[in-house]
Amino acid sequence: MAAAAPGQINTEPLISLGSRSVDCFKKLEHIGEGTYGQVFTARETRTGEIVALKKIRMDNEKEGFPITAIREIKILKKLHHENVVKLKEIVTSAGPERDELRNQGRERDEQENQGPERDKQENQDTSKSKGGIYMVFEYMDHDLTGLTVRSGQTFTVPQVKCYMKQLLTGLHYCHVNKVLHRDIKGSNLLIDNEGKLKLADFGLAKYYCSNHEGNLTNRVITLWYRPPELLLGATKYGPAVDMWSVGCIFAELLHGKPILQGRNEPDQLNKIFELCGSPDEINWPDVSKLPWYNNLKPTKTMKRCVGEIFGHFDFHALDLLDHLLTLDPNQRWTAKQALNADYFWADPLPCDPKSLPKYESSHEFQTKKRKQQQHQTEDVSKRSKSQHSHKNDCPPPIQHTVQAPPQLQGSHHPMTDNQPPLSAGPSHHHYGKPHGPPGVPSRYPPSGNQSGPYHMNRGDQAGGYNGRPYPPQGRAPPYAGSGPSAPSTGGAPAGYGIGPPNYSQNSQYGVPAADRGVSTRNQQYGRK
Ligand SMILES: Nc1ncnc2c1ncn2[C@@H]1O[C@H](COP(=O)(O)OP(=O)(O)OP(=O)(O)O)[C@@H](O)[C@H]1O
Repeated sequence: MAAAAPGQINTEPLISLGSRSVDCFKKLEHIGEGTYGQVFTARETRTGEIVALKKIRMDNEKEGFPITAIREIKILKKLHHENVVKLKEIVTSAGPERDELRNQGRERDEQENQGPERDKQENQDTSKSKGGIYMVFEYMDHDLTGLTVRSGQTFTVPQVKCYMKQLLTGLHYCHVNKVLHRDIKGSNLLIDNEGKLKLADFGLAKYYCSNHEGNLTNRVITLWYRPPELLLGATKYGPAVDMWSVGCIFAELLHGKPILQGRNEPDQLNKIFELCGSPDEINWPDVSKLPWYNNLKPTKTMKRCVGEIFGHFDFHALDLLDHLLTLDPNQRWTAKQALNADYFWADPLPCDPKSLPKYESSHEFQTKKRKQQQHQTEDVSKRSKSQHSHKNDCPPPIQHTVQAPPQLQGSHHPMTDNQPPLSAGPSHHHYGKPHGPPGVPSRYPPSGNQSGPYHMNRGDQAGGYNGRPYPPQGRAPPYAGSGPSAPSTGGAPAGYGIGPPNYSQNSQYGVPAADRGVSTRNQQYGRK
């Protein structure tokens, strides 16, 4: 379908809303598990077309159809753009579906002689028979997190530019059409084997008014990608919130891992201030009027050090990053300004999406599952080896306590520890002189670098957050008991096509690739 021109959003519902049964599809594989749904690949039996089915989770819904699904459907019905995932239709199941019935039958056979277990199973069957509602999407081979976390995956600079350009184009379309995405992160950026990138998961998206009528919730956007204004309690905000997340994704693509891995909201804010400097009335007019500023402002002055931390990025990349990771949302670059950045017009130019390599399909959910299985296999073999060597050295005591495998102990996160280092990409990251291709669209004049010269002063940065309690409205730390991974020890986990970073391995930038923060989606209350 042709994309609607910016400003001319499609107002006609172009999709069929629930007139067909899910039995028109055969489920193939479980590829995603989100807060609000399970995602499967499926084949439409009549046409053979492969699609993604997102089953809307109804089990926790006391108040009917989940608001996130209503939002997602309402907004996606109207957005039609090559960089926004296409919602094809909604299908329903009146009761348990063919494959569920088959599975239930199989499970019942297995449970036959298991007494209480059998009763439990029957209860589960009753809940399954509720039926369901599915969103049918065009199928995309990967999500960005799944693709980047794969061991050995490297992106070249033209590839990063190509993905970034598409991300910005899709977001520009949303923003022009007054839609805020509010959950930009790697697992919500889908990529197909034609190199197309599309924004997905509009469950937190929202229409906004530029005159800021009414208040919006600030508990949106996955923590690591959440901008400082939301963390300081802003309830009147606009597209700039998504642009902060874009900055985080951009740095992550070049750097090889998430750059701001806060454990909770105050810690996230502190990490932001450590990197971007303390906010004040000069670099961010009216910041002191934000609701939680007094509670959460840093106790020490911190200097901006984006340029030092990411000094290994090339000049144009750093300039773009600097304008995206700008504290003041009013000075942060818009999607249009970012698209006009020198970065996209300097050699090497973004590659043609079609020229990108084709990869075996990879979604965050599957990548995590594979890693979990890998860890389990490693543990089993480690344990059997150690038992073997104990046997040879000296006999074990008779009552030997079996210990949990190291990665499951304490605060370690099974998914984030011991990630294989991401391999370094090719080294063609030195750009030639910038030159715009013929017929380039009009470009914004490069705005002044409001951050001024960079000052590296890591000594200043310890414990900037004043440790005062987070305002009562704040959520419980999403990371309770699962702090960030231990600092990386050497081995230079490389970025994608970029030289070794020039930061201390003990800083937050030295931590290994990790799970991508925590979605705020399990917060249904009062979301606006
Ligand atoms: N159209 C699609 N094609 C292929 N994979 C998809 C598609 N839509 C979603 N997925 C996969 O399923 C995952 C979860 O989808 P989605 O984010 O829409 O669900 P969610 O319940 O809203 O998740 P979350 O709670 O993480 O926000 C995605 O990260 C992606 O890997």
